[in-house]
Amino acid sequence: MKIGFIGCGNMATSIIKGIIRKQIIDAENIIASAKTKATLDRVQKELGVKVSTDNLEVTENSDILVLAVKPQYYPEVIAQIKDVVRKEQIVISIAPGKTLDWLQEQFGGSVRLVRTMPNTPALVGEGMTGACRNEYVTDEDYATVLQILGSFGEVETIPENLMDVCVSVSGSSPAYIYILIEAMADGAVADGMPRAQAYKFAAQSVLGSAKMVLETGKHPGELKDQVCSPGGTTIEAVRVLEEKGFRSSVIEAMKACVRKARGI
Ligand SMILES: NC(=O)C1=CN([C@@H]2O[C@H](COP(=O)(O)OP(=O)(O)OC[C@H]3O[C@@H](n4cnc5c(N)ncnc54)[C@H](O)[C@@H]3O)[C@@H](O)[C@H]2O)C=CC1
Ligand SMILES: O=C(O)[C@@H]1CCC=N1
Repeated sequence: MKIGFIGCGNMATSIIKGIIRKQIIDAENIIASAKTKATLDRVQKELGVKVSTDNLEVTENSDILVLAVKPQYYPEVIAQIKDVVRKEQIVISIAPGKTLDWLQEQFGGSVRLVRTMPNTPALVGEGMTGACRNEYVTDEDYATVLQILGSFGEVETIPENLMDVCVSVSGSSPAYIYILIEAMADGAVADGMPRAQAYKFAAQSVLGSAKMVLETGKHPGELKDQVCSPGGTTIEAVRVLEEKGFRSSVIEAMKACVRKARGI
């Protein structure tokens, strides 16, 4: 099984590291392209994979091809490779807003397409990826793709009409959490904790809270109530968060994200 990446930036790097870490595909069976030699040198040094500036070479030397360029470059990249994509090849999209129908139209034929929305925690094997496929992808092919996507975290098949929501809730959400961690650290620094220590305390608390949700299966509200001692410190913080519109700011930000993914 050979996998190719057209473009090897933040997302492709995260995915490749996850795949290699879980030994799903050896580095020698991974090829990536980039526009600049500097990027190619970084990728080869950092990831140990084959590299090329030629997208056609990447396409011709892969069984599974990941389009890992920014959405605005999808038309030019697909136009460049569509005549060398083979019938049995699987093409994986990781871009927001590019529907299976749109991709099919760009390729101009019955290409085996899997549309996904991963996220960068793939780098540490804790990604969350939403996926869906078109009618040309066989069950066997899709099982292979899900195994690859599962090598860098969790993967779930979702209906395509939820892919834009997948962008807001997992594709983009690491950025929201990084802002939260940064703000928590600033709050700790404001009251005297050294910054490096503040980042660790903040990040580990976010990690632990997330694991509590995932591993206890309890409602986040119930878990929040377990922290809020009557008349205690936590409920004071929660009161201010509610007063400042914490929840609605998250919801509204996610709705803006979905609108952007939908091109609205
Ligand atoms: N960064 C993230 O957290 C996530 C990104 N994505 C999607 O993944 C895709 C890539 O995003 P990033 O990795 O963040 O972008 P990036 O900008 O870090 O990487 C894209 C790479 O593609 C290269 N490139 C551009 N045109 C090219 C071409 N014609 N041929 C070969 N390489 C070319 C660029 O030089 C760059 O190195 C985008 O569609 C993005 O929406 C999806 C989920 C999460
Ligand atoms: O910001 C973006 O457009 C990409 C897609 C999801 C995360 N990053």
